[in-house]
Amino acid sequence: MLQVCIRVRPLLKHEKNAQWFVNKNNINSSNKSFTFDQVECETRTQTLYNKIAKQNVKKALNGYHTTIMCYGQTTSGKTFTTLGTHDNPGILPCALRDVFLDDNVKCSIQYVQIYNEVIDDLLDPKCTSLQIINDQKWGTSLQLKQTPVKSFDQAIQLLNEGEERRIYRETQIHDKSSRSHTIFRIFIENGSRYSCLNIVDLAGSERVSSENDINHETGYINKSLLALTNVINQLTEQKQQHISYRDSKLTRLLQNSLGGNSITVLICCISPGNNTQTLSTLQFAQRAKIVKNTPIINGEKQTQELQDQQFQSSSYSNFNIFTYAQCQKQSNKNSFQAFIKLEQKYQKKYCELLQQYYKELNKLQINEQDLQDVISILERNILTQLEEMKQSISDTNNEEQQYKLLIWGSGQDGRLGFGDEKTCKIPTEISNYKFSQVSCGFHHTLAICNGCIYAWGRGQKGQLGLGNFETILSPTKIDNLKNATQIACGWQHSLAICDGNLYSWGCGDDGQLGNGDCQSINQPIAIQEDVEYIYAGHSQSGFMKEGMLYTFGNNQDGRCMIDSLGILTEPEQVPLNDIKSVSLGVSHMGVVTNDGCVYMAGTSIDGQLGTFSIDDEVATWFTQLDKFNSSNRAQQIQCGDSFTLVLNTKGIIYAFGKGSFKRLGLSTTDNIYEPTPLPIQGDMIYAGCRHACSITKNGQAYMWGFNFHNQLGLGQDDLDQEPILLKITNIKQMSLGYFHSAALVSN
Ligand SMILES: Nc1ncnc2c1ncn2[C@@H]1O[C@H](COP(=O)(O)OP(=O)(O)OP(=O)(O)O)[C@@H](O)[C@H]1O
Repeated sequence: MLQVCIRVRPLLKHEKNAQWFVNKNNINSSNKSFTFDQVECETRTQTLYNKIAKQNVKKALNGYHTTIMCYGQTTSGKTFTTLGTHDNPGILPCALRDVFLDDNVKCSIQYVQIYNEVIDDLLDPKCTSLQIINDQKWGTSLQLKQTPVKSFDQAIQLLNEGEERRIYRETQIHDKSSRSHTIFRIFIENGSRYSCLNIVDLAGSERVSSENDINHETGYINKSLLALTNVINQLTEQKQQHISYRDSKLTRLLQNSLGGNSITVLICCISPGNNTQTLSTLQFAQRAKIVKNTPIINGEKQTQELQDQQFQSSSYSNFNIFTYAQCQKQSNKNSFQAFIKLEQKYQKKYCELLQQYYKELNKLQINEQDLQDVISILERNILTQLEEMKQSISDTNNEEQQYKLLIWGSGQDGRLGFGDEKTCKIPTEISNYKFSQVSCGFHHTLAICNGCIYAWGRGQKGQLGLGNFETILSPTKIDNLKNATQIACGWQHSLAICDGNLYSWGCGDDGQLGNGDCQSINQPIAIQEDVEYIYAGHSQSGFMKEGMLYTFGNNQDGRCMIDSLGILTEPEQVPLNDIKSVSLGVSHMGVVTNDGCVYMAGTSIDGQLGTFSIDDEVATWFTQLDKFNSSNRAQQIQCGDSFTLVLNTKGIIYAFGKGSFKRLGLSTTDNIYEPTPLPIQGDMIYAGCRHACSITKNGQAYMWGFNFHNQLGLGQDDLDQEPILLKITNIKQMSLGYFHSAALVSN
């Protein structure tokens, strides 16, 4: 809710009798009565500030956009409340005093006035007719530089300079009436949090008596105050879809403060001596206190408390309604966080599109009103389009697609799940199940069906997670794991994300379970919360959390991209950010960052890092490949046994590393020490132990490499193979193990 406070000033000399009387929280006239949470007759503004504004300034210092706005008829005391005097300082100097109490806070300001629907900078007379823009960080903003301010004294000096330029005029009833709305904006950066504190002194409404320039000015004041009243009314009407923020510069610039994500305090100033105008202010205040804002912290990861608060809020903006609805459906923490990210992405996209439109429209030099109308229509269209896009994404997120699972290669230890140990030379369906994901290890396989994880194959190291060390020949559900969203098989260990938490189980000899020791475990154990992606290598593991990559397990040669070599029994953070693709191989790993660069780590002796020359060390914990940069951007990386594949944004696949069994997809079996393009292109790539594949845009797969166990699924026994098209279509996902392979296929 907007916080609304009524400030009643004493009668002025020319006002004869009081017509409004205060009784605690009630204000009464002869025939009207109003009740508010806060009604103040206090003449010291500092006391008023301490009661109603101080705690909100503190919130601004903690990352909440905050607005304190004085509203009321002319001479009701708005400027007295906002600026005050030397002896009785107003809200603005009191707030500045509190902002500068904290030495860590970085601060800059803007001071502007809106006069006759034109916004001018009060700090620089050359900056006039300022444009309103949508700023990604600050929301609805001005095309105007912020002036850095280091101290309270400096801020007051700038305030006084601005006051010199502000337009005051003598009117019938006020010798110094402000004729413009002023907004003093304090931009606060406090560590990782940031916020904008707006202190607004509105011009007062006044009756029009004759037609001259001043009335033209009064007309503008009244028009923008009417727009403000309309916006407040629309925000309180339940069925109202469109809020006419664009009807005035004032409402447009205060958009975030009215029904948006700010904390807003409205101080309605009234005179006890004026009946009709005080009545209209009280009616406005009555309406305004129903308006709901949804304040959020800016700049820092949202706390659980805040997320819960948002989760329960029913007064969400369009974007938030979407998030809220999804969370109700999915009701788990992981999906809630995913949707928050999605929402931020949309808001960013929305601002970018609008800025683009503004630029184009400004070039056309059409008149101001037409420009506003066009922008208003465009904005609505964009919002509709975004709603549709969001719907389509939410649909795909909601309905986890289930596919046929085809599997082939060595059947030893039941790894194919057909109830026996026979080899399958061609892709063969596991009937009775549909799966949404599959992952192949050395001797075992995992797959997800309706959020449950099924396991089969060798269980000697506990890698099936079924509470024993037995071999299981058919898909068997792992009890107690629900809402699985990702699985990853290593050589003899397994990882999964369930309800957003990372579970690990199986062989722990090298610390790859990440639970602090080197024991093997035959049941899933939760080791991390709120994990976004997981990766399993031969004897090392990794996950993404809050956008950062963590690895653990065997790091004897730096293969975890961590500089302390040896066994890592607990997750360590990899020194890269902005990560796009990660793959853990047997003795090395690779990372692609969003700028298209590729970073490698681990053993380099066979060329698998793409940088090896005879004078180099045989291993390194961190190196970057020259081949990939802003003009040749990588998008995906896959690491197998001593070889690497990199896919660039143009679909070109590069291979390097060990060449035996033609695992590189080239005609040679020699080792290749630098990224070398393959004759085929792809949309996705997968590396197994010594075989690999690429998927084309239309869902077909080229397979190549070691085929001793028929893991290429070609129905032929050639030992090794250059890229060849597999005879299945509609492939949605693949996983290549050591001696077997699997594909999820739509009908
Ligand atoms: N709470 C108060 N206590 C004592 N005097 C007050 C109080 N509020 C206002 N006044 C006096 O009332 C007069 C008008 O106040 P002020 O200039 O703040 O009005 P305003 O609402 O800003 O008017 P306008 O909209 O015309 O600019 C001033 O002389 C001011 O000193």
